[in-house]
Amino acid sequence: MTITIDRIETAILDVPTIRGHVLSMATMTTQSVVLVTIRFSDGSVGLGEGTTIGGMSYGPESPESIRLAVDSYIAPLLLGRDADAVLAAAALVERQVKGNPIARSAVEIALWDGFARRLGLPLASVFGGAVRGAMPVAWTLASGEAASDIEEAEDMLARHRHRIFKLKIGKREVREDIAHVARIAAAVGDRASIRVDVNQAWSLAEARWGLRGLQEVGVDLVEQPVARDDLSGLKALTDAGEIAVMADEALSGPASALRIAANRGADVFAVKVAQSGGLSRAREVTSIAASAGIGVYGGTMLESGVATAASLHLFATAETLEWGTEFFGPLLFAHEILAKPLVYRDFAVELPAGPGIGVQPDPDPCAFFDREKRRTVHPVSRAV
Ligand SMILES: O=C(O)C[C@H]1C=CC(=O)O1
Ligand SMILES: [Mn+2]
Repeated sequence: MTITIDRIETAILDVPTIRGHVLSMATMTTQSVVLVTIRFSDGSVGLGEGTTIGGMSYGPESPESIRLAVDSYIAPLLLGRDADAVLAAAALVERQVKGNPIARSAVEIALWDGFARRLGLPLASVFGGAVRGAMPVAWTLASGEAASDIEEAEDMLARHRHRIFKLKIGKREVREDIAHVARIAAAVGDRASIRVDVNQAWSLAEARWGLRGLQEVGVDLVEQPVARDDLSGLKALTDAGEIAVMADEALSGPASALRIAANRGADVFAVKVAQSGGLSRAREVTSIAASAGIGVYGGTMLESGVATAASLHLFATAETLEWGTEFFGPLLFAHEILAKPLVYRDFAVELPAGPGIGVQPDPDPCAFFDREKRRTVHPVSRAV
């Protein structure tokens, strides 16, 4: 008998961060996670997540719009349909719900998770099998202060947690940003890779100048220096110097990836499952990058362990992952929401074992942080 999609539930969890996370467009002190739970007719369950950054300041979706898109538009399309026809369900959603990639991704993750759990296989096995069991993981230094960023970097190096640091810049004058990055790069020396993310804050003229300064102070990679639509600017910067240029916000799935790759308009792609519109589309973006000789980096929307685990299963199957990943989202949360946290050690994050995405939510913190539930549970808080 066909197993069907019976019920789709959503919740927004507002979880505090361990410190203010200062980005060019917002300072985050809370992350709002949209969890999607799909219940199937055989009693199996699939778990997904769609999370954005800084309300509506990063992109057009918000936690509330993600939830609304799932509840009001995606769920009615899927109820009663074949649970195992994941690609057909995702294609239907893509045809009927324009835009809203994070909402579509949250549901698609839950469909894949349910499918893999019913087979009793880790999601990576459904995608052909893991080629790696752990992935290098970057940490973002974004306290806003060079001295505390250096202290944080030293701590991460001493604990063997991270040796790739991404600095968030673009809020200050270019000259001040370069001085800030130079201080941190000098303190860390050759013990770590230093990269920056400008989150579209620079004009092309500022970026030309900025990239030159960043290269001089030893930065390896600069992420999305100019506006997402400025593909010719991104290409001009890619062609201009030796420092690697990475596309992030400019990528919104395979069509955008092909446009950039056809022109070799970036050196590296920050491949994000949510921004791509789901795991299958993110896989296509990765293939386009690999075919074009563009480097692959596993990107995050600062998600909880749920979407992070889904990304881990996908990127465990990527043939090449030269630039590593930034799957550190759960570590930025002051409280764990998984029953068993993801494992970070030896400068890497491990692929969780077990069926599906390999993780389970912890009901107590999930209830505690749920926007709509009474806050009666008191989880223990975690240090940086
Ligand atoms: O890449 C982004 O723009 C979003 C994000 C990823 C890491 C981080 O600190 O912020
Ligand atoms: Mn970015």
